[in-house]
Amino acid sequence: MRFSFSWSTRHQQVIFKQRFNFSSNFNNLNRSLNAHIKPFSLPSSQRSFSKTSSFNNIDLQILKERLCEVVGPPNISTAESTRLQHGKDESHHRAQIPDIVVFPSNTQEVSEVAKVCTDMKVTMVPFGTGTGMEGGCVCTHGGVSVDLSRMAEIREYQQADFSVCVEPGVTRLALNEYLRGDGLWFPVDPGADASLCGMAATSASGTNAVRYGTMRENVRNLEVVLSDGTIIHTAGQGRHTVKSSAGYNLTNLFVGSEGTLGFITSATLKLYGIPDTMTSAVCQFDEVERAVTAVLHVLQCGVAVARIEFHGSEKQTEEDASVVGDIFADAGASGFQWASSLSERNRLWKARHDTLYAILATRPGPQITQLSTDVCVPISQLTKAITDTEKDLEDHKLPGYILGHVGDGNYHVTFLYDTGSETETQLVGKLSERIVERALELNGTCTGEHGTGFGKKKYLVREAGPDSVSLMKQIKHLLDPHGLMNPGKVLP
Ligand SMILES: Cc1cc2c(cc1C)N(C[C@H](O)[C@H](O)[C@H](O)COP(=O)(O)OP(=O)(O)OC[C@H]1O[C@@H](n3cnc4c(N)ncnc43)[C@H](O)[C@@H]1O)c1[nH]c(=O)[nH]c(=O)c1N2
Ligand SMILES: CC(C)CC(=O)C(=O)O
Ligand SMILES: [Mn+2]
Repeated sequence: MRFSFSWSTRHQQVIFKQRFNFSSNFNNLNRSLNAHIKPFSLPSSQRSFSKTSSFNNIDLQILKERLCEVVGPPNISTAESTRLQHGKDESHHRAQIPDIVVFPSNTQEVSEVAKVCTDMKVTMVPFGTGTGMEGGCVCTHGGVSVDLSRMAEIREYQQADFSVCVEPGVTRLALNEYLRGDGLWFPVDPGADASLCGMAATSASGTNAVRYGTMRENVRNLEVVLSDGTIIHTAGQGRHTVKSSAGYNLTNLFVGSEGTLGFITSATLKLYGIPDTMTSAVCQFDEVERAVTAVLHVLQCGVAVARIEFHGSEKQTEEDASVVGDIFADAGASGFQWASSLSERNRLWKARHDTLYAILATRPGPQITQLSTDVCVPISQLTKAITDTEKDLEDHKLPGYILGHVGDGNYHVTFLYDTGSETETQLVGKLSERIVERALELNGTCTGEHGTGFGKKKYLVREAGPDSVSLMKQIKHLLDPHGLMNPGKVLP
């Protein structure tokens, strides 16, 4: 079996594409992209949805009136189309829609919305841009979806401190557009143009994690509205220091909390200078094992990780490119395509970020949906994890596309399956379970970046241990005693 991979020294990432009915060559990948399925195009498997509300009409009317007093009539909706859009994300999880969607304009309004919901014991689900991969926005109990996208201010930009504070409506691309003229950027880049506060909520990462880390390492402070309406600043109001040892790290308690502990109404982020020179490359390997091994050699060969990413001066970039190119060639790579110009690099990385849509385009159909696993293992175990996974896919003759952030030990298997077929649905469930089991056996995690949501909570005790999970439950109870914040997610 032949595999191809694309790799960028800038991003230290490898994409593996399995050659079932999927093109193994990069041009074909780009062609598939023309059949791009846009976010928010709901697979028909999700067009049906569960009605979860426990309201009677009178209570619902009272709730609507009280929320309307807080946000004003243009910022509240009970239209089915709006509710449907807010009861799902980009994952395979079935839509469950809210009774009401509200669009607060500022932190005070979020706080008042939380007070009304707590008073009426109604569930609240934060909504960012709905690009999540674990069903985080699904409204298991109906209730209120709180869409934060209309809070879209860049509040404090401290250029000299490499720091910026953004509201939930600011997406990663919008922020980078804003910063570009000053030679700064925020590098954490999930494929989707997600909201930065949503990225904090899921502890997202992306292609740049080897060099810059994940959201955990890049959030300095958060403004959070708790379920009872209390507004806190996790590191203290206005603070944006590079480091702090003061008190418990509340910032990292909320990073990755997936809307179960409170609403993130602003995030203060660390910024970086845009490097002078960047080089990207694409090449192919005949065997996935060789590709993984080559990446491991690059990481282990003594070249500092920052330089492996090919950031730096033109000369340094050339030297690093040559070292890495040699290692890859020795491992059997062929067909190198180098890209140094901005437009060519953008083309390559756009294709990488849109891989999910290219995969979806290979099997169109009214009931076809995708399920993407997201395990992460210690780098030393990556070859074993991937080769065993490959064998599983071959044994079961199931189209599964392996792609990954190989420098982090994090890889995805994207399955396309027919939700109308019991056999396919069960097989995908079984194989994705095996992938997680294997990762846990190798001391890995069930989710490197997509979050726990619905799908991974069953693995949490095994991964974190019963006492840790019990402590998590106590923290949840302390912050959300009535269990109103995004119920049914994260904790088993
Ligand atoms: C094509 C493609 C490619 C990728 C990805 C998606 C897609 C469609 N993702 C997944 C996704 O983009 C990522 O999880 C984002 O962080 C989700 O941000 P949203 O704003 O869309 O959150 P979304 O609205 O989907 O919500 C996600 C969760 O966070 C909560 N939440 C959102 N905003 C909140 C707020 N302000 N306060 C509190 N809770 C909030 C929600 O309640 C929910 O539980 C990803 N991810 C990744 O890490 N790496 C990757 O490589 C990719 N790649
Ligand atoms: C569905 C996933 C494959 C999206 C993702 O995390 C990625 O493209 O890296
Ligand atoms: Mn990913």
